[in-house]
Amino acid sequence: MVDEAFTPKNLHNFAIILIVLLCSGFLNICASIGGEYALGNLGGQIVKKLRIQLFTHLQKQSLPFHQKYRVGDLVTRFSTDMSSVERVVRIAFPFFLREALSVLLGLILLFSIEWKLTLAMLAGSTLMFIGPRLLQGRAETANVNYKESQERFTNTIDEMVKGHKTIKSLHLQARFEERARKQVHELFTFGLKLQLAGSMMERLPLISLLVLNGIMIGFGGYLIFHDMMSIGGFMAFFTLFLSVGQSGSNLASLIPSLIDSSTSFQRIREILDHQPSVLEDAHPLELPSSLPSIRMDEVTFGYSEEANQLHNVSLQIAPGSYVAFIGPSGSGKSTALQLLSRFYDPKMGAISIDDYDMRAISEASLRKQSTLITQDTFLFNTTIRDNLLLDSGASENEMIEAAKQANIHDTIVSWPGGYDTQVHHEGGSLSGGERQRLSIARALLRKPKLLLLDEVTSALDPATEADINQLIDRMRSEKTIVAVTHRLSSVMNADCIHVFQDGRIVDSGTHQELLHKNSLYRSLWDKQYGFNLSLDGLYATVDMDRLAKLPFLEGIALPLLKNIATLFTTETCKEGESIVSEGDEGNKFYIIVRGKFEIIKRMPDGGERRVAVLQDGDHFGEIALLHNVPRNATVRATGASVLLSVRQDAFHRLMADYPQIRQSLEHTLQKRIG
Ligand SMILES: Nc1ncnc2c1ncn2[C@@H]1O[C@H](COP(=O)(O)OP(=O)(O)OP(=O)(O)O)[C@@H](O)[C@H]1O
Repeated sequence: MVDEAFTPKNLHNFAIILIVLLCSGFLNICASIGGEYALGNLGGQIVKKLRIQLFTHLQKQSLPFHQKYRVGDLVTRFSTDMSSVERVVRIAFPFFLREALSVLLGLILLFSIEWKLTLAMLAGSTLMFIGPRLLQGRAETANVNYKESQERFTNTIDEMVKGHKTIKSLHLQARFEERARKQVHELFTFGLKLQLAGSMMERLPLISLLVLNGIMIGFGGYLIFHDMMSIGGFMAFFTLFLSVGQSGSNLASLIPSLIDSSTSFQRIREILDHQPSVLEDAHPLELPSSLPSIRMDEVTFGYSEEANQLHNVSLQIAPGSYVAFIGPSGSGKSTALQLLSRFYDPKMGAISIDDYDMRAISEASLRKQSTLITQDTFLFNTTIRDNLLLDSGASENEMIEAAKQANIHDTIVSWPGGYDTQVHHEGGSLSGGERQRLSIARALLRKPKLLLLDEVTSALDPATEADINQLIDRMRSEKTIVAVTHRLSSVMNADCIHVFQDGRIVDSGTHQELLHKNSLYRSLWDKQYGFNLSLDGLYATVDMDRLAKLPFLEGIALPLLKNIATLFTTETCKEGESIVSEGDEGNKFYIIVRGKFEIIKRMPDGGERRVAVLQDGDHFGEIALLHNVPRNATVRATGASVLLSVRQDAFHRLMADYPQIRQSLEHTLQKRIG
């Protein structure tokens, strides 16, 4: 324009150039709008596909995956990581294309104007990319650290929301606040480092551009002074150079968001690359709809490569029979049941249903035939009706019938919303018994032929437990039932009881057969019998002959035992509550009537370690009957529990009258300590 229109004052040329410029401008606007739409659509489609792919992949995962990744880890990948990939695909990628195209076209034009100057410019422009390259490692580390600390904070929020009742009842707010403060501070520190690395990477190309400008003007001036370039040519070159330089600098400034999204993309890939440990056969079989029989042949299984939790377990379950797995805590009962649900595959040996190897059966067919009910009931945040029906295809009448069978119908209709009552907090607003009955009704509606029950009654009050036991009894012979329990009284009438110990089946038979053997079953039974509990679960007593089995009361005369029995009072305990705390002064002795407790020791590093589990019939704290010594461990309930306790002062009065009790107690304690 300068050389051909302004300097010679040529209006014709000026008009032509102006028209070309205006048309180009108009085309530019149209192309931008069309391009934005096309690239936005393309980016959106890519992210949509990735989101669905991640979601579907998560649904396919087996249990070990969910033990490895916590809620926060997955939520962060769906939210923050996906957003950062989305930002790049939707915004940075189109931006990159546009800027790269500008640079390319600009360079062609620049070469056509003055190739030497363009070569000089290209040599100088490497400066723009050297700085960001040097900082890349630091920026990547900052990015990973920031995202991991985001995951940790999300996990804390998740735990706080889910455990809000326990946190309140145990007054743990300060502990959570402390943890949250630390994590928020960590977020702040990593966030700052990330921002500094990012802004340095964005700034460096601009600084390089300034240096490049200087080089350009110097070299351009030299060419003009030596008549190697016209002023108009230089102006055209310089204007174009500024535009190319800006595009180049824009490209360099994309590096931080590319690093961010590549970290995010790797984290998403990590999940997508995770193969489920339980895989569907390439040509899966369908189970027949008859009552199933089950066989476990020499099954060995471990949650990790290093250790096994089940060793050579073999058993047979006849169609329509009611079978129980019992044994001490940690003996492998639930593990065996989870293998029967095919949540895991055995390391060695095989499990078959109706003589089909479980690994060959299609998941859909297996889930249709069998249902596992555990004590961890999960209800969806929707109505009771939706929670019961889900996608079972059952009718309203069938739903009501199932609710009646599970003894929850009357309770549901007594709620103002009836079956349309909304469930909140995954069922947290309902009682444990209500949740358990709803999950039983939900399972019954699906009409499974194989019912797997894992401690379904252990957290229920005695009345509800009796109802559910009656229901199980009524379903006998209509279904094959396998029940895991630590409460022997609830499976007394099972067709066969398998006794687990240290991951092996050590005995099998009916209740009567096992009682007559002087075996583990007998000792478990002796520990659990002799307690009486009111139907509401609030008042317990203990029989004389059960008291006589306590080591320090062995040989004590019956009238005296009667006296001792009156000293006991009933105590109830909520899930997560500590009945005894390490370091506190001990002044009570306890017997567990129902429930499960963890024995927890504090570690020198401030953490905690579970050293044992106590259940129905176990006792603890007898030393407190003699001396006021501090408790050497914390005893915490893992579910609603009932205990009988006796205070030291009451026991002391008794020991003053009957010194033989003191002798016996001292003797027992000496034996235990020795
Ligand atoms: N997901 C897991 N990962 C690693 N180890 C596990 C896992 N689940 C259970 N275990 C371990 O496997 C062993 C057997 O546990 P399992 O739950 O089968 O015993 P259980 O007899 O059902 O005990 P309880 O009556 O206390 O539930 C225990 O030592 C337990 O700590």
